[in-house]
Amino acid sequence: SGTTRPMRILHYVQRSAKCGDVLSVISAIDSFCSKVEWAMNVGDKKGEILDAVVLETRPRYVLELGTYCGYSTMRIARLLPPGARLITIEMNSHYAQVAKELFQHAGLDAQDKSAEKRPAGPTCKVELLLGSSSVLIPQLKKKLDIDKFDLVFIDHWKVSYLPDTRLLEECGLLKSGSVLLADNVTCPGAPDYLEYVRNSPRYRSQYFPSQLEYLQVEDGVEKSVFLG
Ligand SMILES: Oc1cc(-c2ccc(F)cc2)cc2nccnc12
Ligand SMILES: [Mg+2]
Repeated sequence: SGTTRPMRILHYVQRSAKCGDVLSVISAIDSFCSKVEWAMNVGDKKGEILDAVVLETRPRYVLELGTYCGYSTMRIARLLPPGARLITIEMNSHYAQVAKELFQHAGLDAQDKSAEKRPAGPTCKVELLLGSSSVLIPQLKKKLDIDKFDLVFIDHWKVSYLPDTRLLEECGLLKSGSVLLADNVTCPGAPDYLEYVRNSPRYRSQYFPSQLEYLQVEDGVEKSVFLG
């Protein structure tokens, strides 16, 4: 029955953003979602907090849980130096497909790692994995030769925030100083995750109040530094 919201975002970007210009793709998505149709991108306000944390962390290995259309993937990737690796996990194949096409429009060297025919090792900055985070996280070390992540952006299903964080710990994917940044800790909310990172002696946690993307509703992001 016609188009999906991610397809409408993609078509708007293809029509109005400059090819190869990741900033114009980011701002085209923001203008579509502010003026035409809301969508669950981290958005421009919380996006500035994300930018600041990326710049402060200077990460070499980044994991994103929840790609959606790739808006935050592009916000992060544009701030990473060559040689850095950004792994983004999406379980919805339609979202992943749209994200790939947006990365292409933005000129981001991105690879669909779930494709069979892929060159060994990282040939590009963004590696998009299709599947469930709980299944893929335990495979990252072996399949992608990743040791530890410097930054994890958590922005998928709120009920998965805590179990996936525990999984990252158990799989030895966090080191002392690793930064977790979680979207939507106020709206829709991730109360069990917040309780954990704010009370565990293994984290130093800080809340950054903001607003839900494109709306005047309170939301915020939680930055939690793993202490090892
Ligand atoms: O940023 C977000 C916002 C919302 C969301 C949906 C409906 C509302 F009414 C309010 C907020 C859902 C999300 N799911 C996954 C990742 N990010 C999300
Ligand atoms: Mg979100």
